[in-house]
Amino acid sequence: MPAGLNYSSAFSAATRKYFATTTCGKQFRFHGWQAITNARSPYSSIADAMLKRAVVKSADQPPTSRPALEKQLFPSSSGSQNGNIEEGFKNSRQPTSSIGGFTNYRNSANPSSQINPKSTATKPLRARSPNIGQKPRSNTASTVGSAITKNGSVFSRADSFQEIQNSSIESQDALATTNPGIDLRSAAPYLENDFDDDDFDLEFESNAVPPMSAPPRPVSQKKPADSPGYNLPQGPRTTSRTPMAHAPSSSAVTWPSSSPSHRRTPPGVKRQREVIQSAELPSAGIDPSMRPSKRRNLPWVNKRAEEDGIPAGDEESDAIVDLTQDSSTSTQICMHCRGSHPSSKCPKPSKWNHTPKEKKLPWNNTGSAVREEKLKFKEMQKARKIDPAQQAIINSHQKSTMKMAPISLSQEQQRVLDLVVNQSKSVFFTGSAGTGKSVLMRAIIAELRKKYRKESDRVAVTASTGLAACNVGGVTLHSFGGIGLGKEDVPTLVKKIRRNPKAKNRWIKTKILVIDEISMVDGDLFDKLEGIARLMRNNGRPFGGIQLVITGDFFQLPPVPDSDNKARGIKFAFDAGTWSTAIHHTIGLTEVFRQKDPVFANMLNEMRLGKITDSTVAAFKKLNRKPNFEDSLEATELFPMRHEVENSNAYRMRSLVGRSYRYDAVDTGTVTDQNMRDKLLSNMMAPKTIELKKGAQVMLIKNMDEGLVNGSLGKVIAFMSEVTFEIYDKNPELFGDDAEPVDEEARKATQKTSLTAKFASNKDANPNTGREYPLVQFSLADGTERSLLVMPEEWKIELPSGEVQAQRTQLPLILAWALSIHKAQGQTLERVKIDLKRIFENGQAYVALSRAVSQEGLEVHNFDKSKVMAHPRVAQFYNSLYSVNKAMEHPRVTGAAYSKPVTKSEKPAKKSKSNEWDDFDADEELMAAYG
Ligand SMILES: Nc1ncnc2c1ncn2[C@@H]1O[C@H](COP(=O)(O)OP(=O)(O)OP(=O)(O)O)[C@@H](O)[C@H]1O
Repeated sequence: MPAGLNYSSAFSAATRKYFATTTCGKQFRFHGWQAITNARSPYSSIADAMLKRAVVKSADQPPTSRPALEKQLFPSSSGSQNGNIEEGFKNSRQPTSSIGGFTNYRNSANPSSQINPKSTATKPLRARSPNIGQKPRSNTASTVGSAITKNGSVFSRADSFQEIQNSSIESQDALATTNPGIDLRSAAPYLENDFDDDDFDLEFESNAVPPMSAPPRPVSQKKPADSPGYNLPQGPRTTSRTPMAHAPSSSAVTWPSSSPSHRRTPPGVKRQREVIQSAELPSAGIDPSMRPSKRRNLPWVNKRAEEDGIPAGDEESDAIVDLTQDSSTSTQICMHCRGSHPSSKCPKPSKWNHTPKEKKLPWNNTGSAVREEKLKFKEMQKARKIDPAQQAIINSHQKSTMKMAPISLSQEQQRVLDLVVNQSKSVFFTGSAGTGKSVLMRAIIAELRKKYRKESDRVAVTASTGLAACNVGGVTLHSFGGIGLGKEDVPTLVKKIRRNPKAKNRWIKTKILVIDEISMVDGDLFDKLEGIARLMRNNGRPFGGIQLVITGDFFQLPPVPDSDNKARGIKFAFDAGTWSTAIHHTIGLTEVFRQKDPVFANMLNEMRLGKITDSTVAAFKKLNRKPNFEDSLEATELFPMRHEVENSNAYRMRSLVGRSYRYDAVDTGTVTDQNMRDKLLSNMMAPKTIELKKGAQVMLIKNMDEGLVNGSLGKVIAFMSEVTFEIYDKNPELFGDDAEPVDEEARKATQKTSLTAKFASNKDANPNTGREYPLVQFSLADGTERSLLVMPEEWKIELPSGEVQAQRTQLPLILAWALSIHKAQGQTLERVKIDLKRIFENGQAYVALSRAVSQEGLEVHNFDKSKVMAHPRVAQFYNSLYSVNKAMEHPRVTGAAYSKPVTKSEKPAKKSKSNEWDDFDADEELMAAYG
């Protein structure tokens, strides 16, 4: 059938919703009711005109194919490099350009193109639409853009890996907020995920109130991460569901998380609109060869009709019209059964997989029937109308649906992941700052959790400090082990653990132990844990047979020696007697992602190794100047001591005039002892209390989307409620640069709309309580600015069993004029200031300076070679590292095939099973029985 037009469609389109089916099975739905209001008779003429227009348009506009979005994000990073860190260190003075094609994920052309449609993570923050509030500041974007293609590695390598596997993580997952209660998603009649069809891509649905000028925007699936009792100035928020959760299915709540490109009207839909408009034209010049296509009775159409209270199969009521996108598709729709095949090839009716509907053609309708239909349609629309306040809430939620684009792992990262997840090796992977250790670790955790999704307590995620544990969604090693401060000897600690059923169970159940930021784990503690593991599991293998996944960089912050061991000096985890037996592979990651400039990356690497050349000293000394930023944001100053940070931030706050807004965290969790919980939460990035004023410099401490990430710097420009933010967002002309109404008239208009919205809404269902949150203008890495109404988020300290020991709900912001080096570890910062005069510890200077992404954003005072200290034992240890390639060639290079006997004194009363390490599961069963 030419042009894909259906006469029946043409008629029905004039009164109801439409479906369009593309060749690849994509569905577009929209309302075409405007056409009927303007349509002139006769219907056949309308249809004919539409048909004609459709022919013309489809000839004019060949279907566009969607680009492979994932290819735009992370082209392969380092196909031709080896992973030999030794080599890398040797070559560290010769900057190379070996990372061709590396793309910074922050600058990806289509940032949200890899949104995981199945993710239910909620972002309660109100990100202004990506198209709003983005003011190109300068041409820095292009500088960054060009820089990203440069080599990020300081090492030259041969091909590290033979094959590339696809592996990616959603950074978002690790950071997702899980706030039950509101599920706006349920208001949607159906979601993209409800369909098996992988190609299903878009769906349009009009706003309930015509005329529709633009397709509706995405809607978040959950309410903001506000818990009941959240102690903010305006009182607690409710967690009840919004009315939209029960709204009629045709409410403007259709778009699941979707790429911004989805907000553009697809070409096919444009054509269809034009077809409808052409119904006004006289029917001259119609190609007589055109025949109406048949409507397909799609399963979801029936479902939708049912939800709308329309009898399924009632064509009169369900008003679904096939508008095919191009002629090639339309010719495939069968006249008889409406299957996707030519009519001539239609099988016998007995083989049809659905009941064909009664053929209803527009010219069969009488005038009164049409009027009746129109009336029905109007009533339906009326019933579906939602009040403006609800719409505002929906819109505000829509703004928060931006998701993190997944990061594609590099080849060497992927290879490590494979060693851990598929080959179950005990691995220690390390690398200089910015080589993606944290990213890889999050990917590994995600994969392991997927692998053990039915036995979540098999994977224990831990870190050396509370802060590091929070970053990976785990607990501290001490907490996991149930060892308290862990000062006692192994037998005493084992007794202690046996008295604690939860801790005992953890030791028995754990199959994989993840340890992040190993550089701060004391060597003695590592040995003790190893001994405990063997005893608790009654298994003589290293770590009692537990697979270890460890990461960190020993050139960064060392363990804090406790008062008893001060004389002993630092004992690193690699100094532990059991280190080499417990780990199968020690791997150095070589590709630097944080610093795109290889010269800068090399300067940092020299510093890391403590082998700093004169030219590097000179280059660092040149950074003793004030960088010229084009906005009012200053570099974050890093201090070694916490009190220095507090003093600096407090001083800057005091210098600001205006009202101060205080936001107290809401802390919950299974640990009910207040002191204990406070202690657990004390190391969290999110502060217990944050006081803000207009003009305060703040840092985002959670990833919001691909642009607004952990470490983004911004300034508070206003405090406003969600409703006011909606007005601000939609009517920027009413507000000045300071986010205040431009004049009295604008102020009145804003107030009136806010009040109407507040009172018109259902109090229980409307989360807009009028509470004011900070509106922050962030400066993004690409040189643009974005405003965000920052709402509370959640952080958890979670045991492997899923038990949430402690949880904090707080704004994801910290004051950012100053930051401690300890808190900065793991961060990526655009602007950093450091005075090396204050440095007193190995690794501190390296951690501080290596937070910066570029020399342009780094300000260094009092650079002194002697302050840039690397511990000699650390340097020696790193000389022994080898590449992933080597690890693959020699499966057990560091001697993991080792079964350490349980010593007599350590031996538990029950029979030892130290020689049964091949029969892991049987071993575990026995252990469980033993426990
Ligand atoms: N495969 C990748 N593709 C793109 N960007 C990446 C990749 N891996 C890491 N990055 C980016 O590089 C930066 C540094 O990553 P990450 O924090 O994981 O490094 P790190 O080795 O843990 O650093 P540090 O030791 O300083 O904590 C981050 O901005 C991260 O998003």
